[in-house]
Amino acid sequence: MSLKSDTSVTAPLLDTIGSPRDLRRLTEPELVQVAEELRREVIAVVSETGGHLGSGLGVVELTVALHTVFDTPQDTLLWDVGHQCYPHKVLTGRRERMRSLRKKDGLSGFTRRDESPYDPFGAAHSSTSVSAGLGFAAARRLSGDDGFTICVIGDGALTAGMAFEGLNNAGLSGHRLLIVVNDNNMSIAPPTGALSAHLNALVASAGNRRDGDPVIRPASLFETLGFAYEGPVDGHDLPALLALFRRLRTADPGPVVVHVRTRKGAGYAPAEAARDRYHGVNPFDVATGQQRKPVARAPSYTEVFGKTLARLAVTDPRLVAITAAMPDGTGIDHFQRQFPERSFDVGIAEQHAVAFAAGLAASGYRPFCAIYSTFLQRGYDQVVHDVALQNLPVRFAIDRAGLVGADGPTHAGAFDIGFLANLPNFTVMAAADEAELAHMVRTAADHDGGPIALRYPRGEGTGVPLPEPPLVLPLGKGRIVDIGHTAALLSFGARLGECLEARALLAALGISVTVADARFAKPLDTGLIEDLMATHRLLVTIEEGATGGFGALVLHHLAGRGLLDGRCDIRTLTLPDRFIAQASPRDMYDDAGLNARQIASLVRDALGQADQHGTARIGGYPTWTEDRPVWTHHAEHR
Ligand SMILES: Cc1ncc(C[n+]2csc(CCOP(=O)(O)OP(=O)(O)O)c2C)c(N)n1
Ligand SMILES: CC(=O)[C@@H](O)[C@H](O)COP(=O)(O)O
Ligand SMILES: [Mg+2]
Repeated sequence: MSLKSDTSVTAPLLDTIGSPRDLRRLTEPELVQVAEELRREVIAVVSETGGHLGSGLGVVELTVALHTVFDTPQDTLLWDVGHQCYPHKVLTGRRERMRSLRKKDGLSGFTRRDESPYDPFGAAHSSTSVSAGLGFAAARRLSGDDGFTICVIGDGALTAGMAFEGLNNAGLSGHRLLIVVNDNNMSIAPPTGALSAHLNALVASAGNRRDGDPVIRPASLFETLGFAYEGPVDGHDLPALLALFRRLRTADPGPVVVHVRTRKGAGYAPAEAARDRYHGVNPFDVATGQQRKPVARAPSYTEVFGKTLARLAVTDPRLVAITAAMPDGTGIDHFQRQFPERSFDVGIAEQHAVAFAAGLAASGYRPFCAIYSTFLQRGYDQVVHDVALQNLPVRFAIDRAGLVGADGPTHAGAFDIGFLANLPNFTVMAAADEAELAHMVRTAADHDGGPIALRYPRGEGTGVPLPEPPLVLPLGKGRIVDIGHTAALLSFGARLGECLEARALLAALGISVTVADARFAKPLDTGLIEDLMATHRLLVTIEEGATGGFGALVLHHLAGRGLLDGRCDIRTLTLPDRFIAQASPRDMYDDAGLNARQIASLVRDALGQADQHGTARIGGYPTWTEDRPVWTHHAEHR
């Protein structure tokens, strides 16, 4: 395919497609042309917006075939993860809005129920489609509807326990359920595990049959589970796909798995040649495939984590690393290259990753389980039952803590502070910058006393010098970063920079602010908190997490000690109690009210309110600018 370097696309047939209904009146050669125009359109769009590309390119023909043969949206079509749904969006009435993809107020990068009737189920976390699809199919039976339910699930997504649970439940259900296994022999990284080998064996035996060898096909896992099995079929052969789906639609064979073989990045040479087959990309030049990467001023948190861990592992043979199919995203790739025998990519299987780490810890190893905050949610019972309850020293490296930007609310790391710090035995840390992160990796590596978590955000660090060597931090101790008089900002995590900016803004108003870094949500530095309360008129906690996290723990401690006596006012700044829509991280934090200006306004307003309420309530410190000793111990005030 030749592609122009400008991103205008001539698409005479695609221009006539307002909805899938328009596909159904086209001839097969015309549909082939639509597929080609669709592929070029998706490349053109993503070259401008960035986003998930390789997976969508691999399902262009599949998307055209499914929408042509099945009566969507009356028939239910579910895309697992949803990162491959850009061609689907173009064909289902959203073409005009494609350049708003993943932007503020724009189209989501995944399927969303509120975006289109053609998105019957929201996704972004993997491996939900079979269970949800079975739910749709069961509902159809209950209401006497004879439509089809179609789930498209990748070979990577199929490695999750949840997908197996769904297949186990669906195989004997008798429902009109079509599971399309989109097997491109890729996850984000190359796939691992026996399922991948099994799919490859099915493909290999089919190839041999075609060559005339008398090969007996191995029974597929899917047939063993009660499904009819069709395939493997070439997922880029549109006429073959159309014929197969038309036959299945008429034959109505009950639950059926269609094994479709595709190429990630298909039809765009730079994507097909990429190591990750262009899974997620920045805007790029269409002619060359060259991505426009912003110049990094500092290493990313992920890189600092991965490199620090790999360095520590040189002298500590008990350190092992686990990723759930995201070696590059989590920085485990650094460790993997140096210590392949001590690193484990377990597939998209967070529950398994956590219990697996627990087994390693129980055997005397020092496992680092590196999982994005949002995906750790899937392994929560394992965190509680297999790790915390048995007090096993699993180290949780929690990347993508806080708001992540273009992936939106499905990928926000919002809840882990609350859901980890409420567990007995756990230690929970958050890094204020990448130097702190290095210290925390070292602290966690050394910590054999029980489970320990360190959380840090997506993206570039602050550019601070990295410690050489990183130190073991005293457990449950925070640090004072800047001393002031009137209000204290107690930050847990990477909003520290915003707190320092807020401090500068408030200084210009004559308001003197202390900034402290809590480092630990558990154990809490209660001495620091009580000192801040005793020596300031206002204490504000700030965290990149939902309500019920660090601030709640601070309040719980103070209430338990009877220290909420009005002498020092307190505010807790958290993410609001709603999901925050996709935008740039900065805009998302603006929406959440957690940027410097908003922190400064809150401090100014809270102090103003306290003044209106009367000075007695605030311990007789009536003016914002009053100069008084800073570190008076609280006991002297009480
Ligand atoms: C629970 C969960 N863990 C991890 C991810 C990150 N993730 C998104 S897509 C993907 C790979 C999916 O591979 P596959 O299903 O084969 O689709 P392909 O990209 O190959 O088309 C991963 C690991 C996720 N979305 N959800
Ligand atoms: C679809 C999905 O879940 C991943 O591809 C995710 O978008 C990666 O996010 P990062 O870019 O933060 O690694
Ligand atoms: Mg795949």
